[in-house]
Amino acid sequence: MAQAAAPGTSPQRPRPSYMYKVVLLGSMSVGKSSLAYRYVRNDFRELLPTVGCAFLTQTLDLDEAIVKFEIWDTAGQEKYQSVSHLYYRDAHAALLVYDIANKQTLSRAKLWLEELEKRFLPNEIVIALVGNKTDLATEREVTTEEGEELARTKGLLFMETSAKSNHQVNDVFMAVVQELLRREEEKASKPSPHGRSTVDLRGSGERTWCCRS
Ligand SMILES: Nc1nc2c(ncn2[C@@H]2O[C@H](COP(=O)(O)OP(=O)(O)OP(=O)(O)O)[C@@H](O)[C@H]2O)c(=O)[nH]1
Repeated sequence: MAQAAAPGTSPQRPRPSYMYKVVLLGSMSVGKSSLAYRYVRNDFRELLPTVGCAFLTQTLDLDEAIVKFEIWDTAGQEKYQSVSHLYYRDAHAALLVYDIANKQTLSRAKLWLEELEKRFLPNEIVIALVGNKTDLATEREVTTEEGEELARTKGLLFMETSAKSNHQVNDVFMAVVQELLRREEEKASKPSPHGRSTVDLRGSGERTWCCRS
């Protein structure tokens, strides 16, 4: 495990620092950019089209660790799919996003899941299934139970969100970080030569968008 423990700022005890790459995957217009934007900027914009890939960072100062998320927001357009592996390569976590008001997007999320299952070892990456746009309740095409069932059978985290109304957006990222930290603890108790994580943080909380049209 490549854990670089850096001193934290807590007066009580030093805390480890971790950097995690989190990638957002899913069909076009399911709200990947909106979730990232809501999480990092706590804002919502009607138009956030992604060209190729955009990324931003968020640093969390938690009791147990300092965590820097590198959030990679990929474009859902078909034309970018042949290069998508370049974006999720080396990811520690993936959010598989679908739109609860568009059933086809859940099918696409299942295909993403198959692809990740081929590219990563079991438990190498934390995967969260995210049903976005819960504010569109009257247009719902995917029940909560369908999402839950898929997540349960595949061992994924699951949450429904609305980037628009800020429903459970923070909670998704917190669930992911808690699972990543739980796995760090597990790895620490039985070291493996294949474990990955972590780079020394001590950096700024810079938030960068790139490649955005
Ligand atoms: N009602 C509602 N609309 C949303 C929500 N999240 C995103 N949208 C809208 O859905 C559209 C697409 O949002 P994006 O965040 O650009 O979706 P994306 O998945 O990043 O799309 P690509 O970059 O094309 O892959 C925009 O019009 C958003 O305003 C939500 O929670 N509720």
